[in-house]
Amino acid sequence: MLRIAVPNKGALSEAAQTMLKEAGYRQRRDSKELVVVDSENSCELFFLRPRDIAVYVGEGTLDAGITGRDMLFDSGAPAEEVMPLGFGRSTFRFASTAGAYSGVSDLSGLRIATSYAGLLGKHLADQGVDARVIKLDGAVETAIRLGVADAVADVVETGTTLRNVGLEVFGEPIAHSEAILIKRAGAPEANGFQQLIRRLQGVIVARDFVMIDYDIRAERIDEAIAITPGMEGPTVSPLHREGWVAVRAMVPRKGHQQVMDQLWEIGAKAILVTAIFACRL
Ligand SMILES: Nc1ncnc2c1ncn2[C@@H]1O[C@H](COP(=O)(O)OP(=O)(O)OP(=O)(O)O)[C@@H](O)[C@H]1O
Ligand SMILES: O=P(O)(O)OC[C@H]1O[C@H](OP(=O)(O)OP(=O)(O)O)[C@H](O)[C@@H]1O
Ligand SMILES: [Mg+2]
Repeated sequence: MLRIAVPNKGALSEAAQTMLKEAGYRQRRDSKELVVVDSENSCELFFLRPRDIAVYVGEGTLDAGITGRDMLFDSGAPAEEVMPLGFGRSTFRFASTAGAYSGVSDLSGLRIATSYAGLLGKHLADQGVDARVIKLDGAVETAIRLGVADAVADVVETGTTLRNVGLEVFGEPIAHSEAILIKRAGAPEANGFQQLIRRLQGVIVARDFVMIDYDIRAERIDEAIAITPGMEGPTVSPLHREGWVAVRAMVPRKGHQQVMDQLWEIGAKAILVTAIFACRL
């Protein structure tokens, strides 16, 4: 049985469970269920705190896990990124009162509050800055107002939380993060791990691509193929109409309307776009 760790709470939890559902794995019935045995797919799903997932996977207790890239770095656990999953995107940044500091080099000797002490500590060491790291569990943005820290280092997505407490980011982003699939560093892949990767890749492709079908005059097929090259070349079939062919190709979901416009311009007819429900490429 493949043992997979899934975030049980927080920003990644719902999207991770949706992705696994679309990949055909069993769902848990309610949020109090911490282990789900999915015998049809020969796997067990363990619902754990995202922060702990890299630790379990790094120890080799679990074969695979979904967590944030920032959390993997922060843990220092011997686990490695296998693939990005395209959700839970965030940046990890310094923030303080407007205009107080302009970069990490201004922070020498100061106090920085964070719930990512490992990640921040490594960054400060890389930058040769000696500052005091104040480790908090969450809501770190309030630490400045309460006089516990001079700056914070935290996850920023929309920036709403910072704005609400009157703080501004400064300096370069410390890290860019998104949800990732991890396994134990250097360990051989467990049975079923490749199948999990293929299924997750299938979900990502099904989300990012649509299928386009259209009819075009045979003499314009080269122009049409340049617009819709497909993954490995489009399918071109004869049409029951002299001088015409039917074309089928995958195109990126983003921009598919422009592709339809371009096809229309070169005389394509009956242009249909349909969603891809599932795929293996
Ligand atoms: N607002 C957000 N938008 C997108 N991703 C986020 C957001 N907040 C956190 N993340 C990402 O989600 C992952 C887990 O963060 P999350 O907030 O769920 O954990 P946590 O802060 O340890 O837990 P909790 O908030 O329950 O104490 C991290 O990789 C982080 O980058
Ligand atoms: O830029 P924004 O879109 O506002 O998102 C960023 C906020 O989201 C996370 O908080 P979370 O809800 O996880 O609470 P926490 O601070 O207790 O972890 C993160 O720690 C920031 O506070
Ligand atoms: Mg959080």
